[in-house]
Amino acid sequence: MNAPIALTLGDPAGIGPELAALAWTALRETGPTFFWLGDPALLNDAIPFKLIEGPEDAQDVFSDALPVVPVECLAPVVPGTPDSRNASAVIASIEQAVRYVQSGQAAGITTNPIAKHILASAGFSFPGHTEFLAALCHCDGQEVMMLASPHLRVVPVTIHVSLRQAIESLTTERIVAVTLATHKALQSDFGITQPRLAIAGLNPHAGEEGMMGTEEKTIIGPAIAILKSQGLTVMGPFPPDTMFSATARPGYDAAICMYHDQALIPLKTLDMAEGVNVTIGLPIIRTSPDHGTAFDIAGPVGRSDSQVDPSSLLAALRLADSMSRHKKGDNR
Ligand SMILES: NC(=O)c1ccc[n+]([C@@H]2O[C@H](COP(=O)([O-])OP(=O)(O)OC[C@H]3O[C@@H](n4cnc5c(N)ncnc54)[C@H](O)[C@@H]3O)[C@@H](O)[C@H]2O)c1
Ligand SMILES: N[C@H](C(=O)O)[C@H](O)COP(=O)(O)O
Repeated sequence: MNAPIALTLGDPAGIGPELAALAWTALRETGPTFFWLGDPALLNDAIPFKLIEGPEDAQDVFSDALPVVPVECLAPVVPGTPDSRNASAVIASIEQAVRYVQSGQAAGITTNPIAKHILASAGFSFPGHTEFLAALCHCDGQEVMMLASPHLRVVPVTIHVSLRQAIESLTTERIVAVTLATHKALQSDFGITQPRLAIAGLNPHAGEEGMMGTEEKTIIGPAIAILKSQGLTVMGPFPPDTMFSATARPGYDAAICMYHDQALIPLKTLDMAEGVNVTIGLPIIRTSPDHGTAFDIAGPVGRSDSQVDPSSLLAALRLADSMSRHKKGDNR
């Protein structure tokens, strides 16, 4: 039996509480089993829930009720209106989920969306979950963001920085490290024996032989040479405008991209509903839906006119479960 997945609170004024309820309704009969580290008051008694002492109790109750490890919000929660006074609950939920995975009580963590600027206004110093989780695992700098969907996997080499900073911080060493981490994760967590990795250029036409930029020759090309010398199947640098086409995508298992939006725009355009954000390079499994807090459509749990689509969260929970089984060599 696989351990349950820990689902975090997310921003309580976003769609996280509703997603937790919708996901439990969708998965209660089939699994994977998960429990929510959240405030039960937000469930409005719209679904059955049961407070549990810890993850080991989740399996027994899952088919009858959403298992909840209580995390109390300090300020009143108004859907659509985030409140930085609830940042401590948001952060505590993530920290507790990580502890459960580190102790082996949970198989992985799936995070509900947070609003980065709300946490920042409460003093939180990380730009997102990805960097915070690396710090909690004492792996700062080793975190790698992958977005995975049925049609595409993408990995940005630089993550939550301005475009200017992304270009300035691009190095051969970082491209090599991110590509090696991706190669390893595709083997251990996704069951791909010989991963094929496509490396994106940075500039239009991948620099057009230096006429439109030189990073392909000075930074990206040398990284590809190092990776090939280590036996990896890497290709590129490819012109970024064509490498995500339907004919190009079957040629690789993941695209290594130079900055956040080069990676995330094609994936979210192709597969917003089923895209999953995965943090690799850490000793724990972490997945997340590919969307944010969606404050514009947040409302009370259980309302009949909800527009919230739980598909991406369902994909994230299923992927966390499948990755943990691959890790254990049990990929049934
Ligand atoms: N994993 C995360 O924690 C994460 C990921 C992305 C964005 N964010 C945060 O979310 C906040 C809002 O970001 P944004 O507005 O750019 O993106 P968003 O994904 O929250 O919303 C974009 C649009 O998609 C819609 N949408 C999103 N999820 C949906 C769902 N499940 N069902 C139906 N419609 C859905 C929204 O209503 C909105 O119209 C920001 O503060 C950002 O930092 C967090
Ligand atoms: N960059 C992600 C996205 O746009 O989907 C998102 O901001 C999530 O980041 P974290 O997982 O680091 O919170």
